[in-house]
Amino acid sequence: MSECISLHVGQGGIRMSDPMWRLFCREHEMTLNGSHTPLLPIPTLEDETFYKVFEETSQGKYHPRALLVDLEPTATDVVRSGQCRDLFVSDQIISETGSTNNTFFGSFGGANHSVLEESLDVIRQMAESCSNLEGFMLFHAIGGGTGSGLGTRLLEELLDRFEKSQNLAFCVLPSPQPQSPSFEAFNTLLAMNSLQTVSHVTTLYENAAMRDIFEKDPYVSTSTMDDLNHLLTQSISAVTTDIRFDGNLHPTLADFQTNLVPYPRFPFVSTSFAPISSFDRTCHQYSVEDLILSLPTPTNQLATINHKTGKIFGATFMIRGAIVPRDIGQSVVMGLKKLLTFVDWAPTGMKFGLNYRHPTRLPDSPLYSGQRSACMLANTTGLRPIFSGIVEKFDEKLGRKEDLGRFLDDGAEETDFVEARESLSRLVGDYCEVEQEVDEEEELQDG
Ligand SMILES: Nc1nc2c(ncn2[C@@H]2O[C@H](COP(=O)(O)OP(=O)(O)OP(=O)(O)O)[C@@H](O)[C@H]2O)c(=O)[nH]1
Repeated sequence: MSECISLHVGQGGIRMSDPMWRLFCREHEMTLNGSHTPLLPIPTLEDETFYKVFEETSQGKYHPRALLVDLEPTATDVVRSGQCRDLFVSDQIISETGSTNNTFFGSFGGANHSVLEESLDVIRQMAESCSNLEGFMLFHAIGGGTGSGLGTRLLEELLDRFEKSQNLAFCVLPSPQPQSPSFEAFNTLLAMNSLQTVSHVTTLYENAAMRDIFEKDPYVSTSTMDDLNHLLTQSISAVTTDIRFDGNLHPTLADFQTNLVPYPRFPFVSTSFAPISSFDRTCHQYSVEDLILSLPTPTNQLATINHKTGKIFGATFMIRGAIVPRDIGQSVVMGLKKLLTFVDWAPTGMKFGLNYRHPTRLPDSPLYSGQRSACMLANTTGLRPIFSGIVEKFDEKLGRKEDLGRFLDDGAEETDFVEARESLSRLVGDYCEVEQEVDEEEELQDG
């Protein structure tokens, strides 16, 4: 048996934990007070996938293998009094009485060292109760200081302490708006630079892209942060189905890296999910082919990706629910090849995983779940506009000396920004080079 520990860091990461663990509980037949659904047999140690994400307490209840940590108590207080209040034990929730709007450096290092130490201590205890710790999943938003700084610092520390462990980060990027505060631009640049080094795989989500999806849905009039979190939850459930239910594509965290990341300096992937539609359309059942071929379209992409110019290093498709292997035939593969361009040296290319677990939805979710769902993770140069946007936003805000001063006060040095900017610009350059090479090869082949 092997286990995964989930880390929800900062307000965004903790707010995501509520729908996520409520959905996981439904999928694993658990009640929200930590009991197994009464009519079902109590899980035995042979139910390995159950124990992968849940742990038995000394009182015979079950709770998620998870840590929720923030440097101020708003989000943790909501969990402590919310629907999941009996699911987590008190040690799993750590918060300070500090302020919001921390900087990456304030959270990454010095100022909040006690929270870091406390978190590492709780993780150590959780790891000791694992028989074979596989690794960590990080859930965070990186516009704020805690999700960006403490989130990436934890990954760095854990790589050091658990050398064989793997990690998978679910990272929410802020919506780039002209009036957005400069500290968001600084935190994002620093966190992405750090993730490039400390994460094995990072799946990127953009609040703006997810909001666009809702706005284009004729059945949905508005989208709240809770709606975005329901969408994130559906996709996180799809991405982790094979880990939690022993599938064939990503049964371990290490398989994500093997299948998707050709070189460690390209750990970033995009997520697409289908169906995404409001609950009003329950009667429509999408075919497997419809679902898969809709994945590269903007209305199913949870971050803005340009698949027209982007070249793919590796892509995995996770199809779940009412499916049979012959549903993924030649027409699906040919259809995808028309929509996506792969680099010819990609060691893994396109991979499919089937899982017969039906998708599930929460009663308060505005989203439809249906009998089947499809999810694509793609490591693609189509992510380039996201990275160039981060660098541009940083350049635009650099003149805000006051905000920069807050970072310097928290221990940053100007070289930290220079290095982070250089490293992301280099990544943009690498993506460009790959795109040019593939285009030139295609032109040669076309004669
Ligand atoms: N998807 C989603 N994004 C969120 C949520 N809450 C905050 N965000 C985004 O997260 C970014 C701000 O980060 P937070 O997580 O609120 O802040 P933090 O990491 O706790 O950091 P500080 O409060 O600055 O210490 C902004 O871009 C928000 O749009 C949420 O519930 N869901």
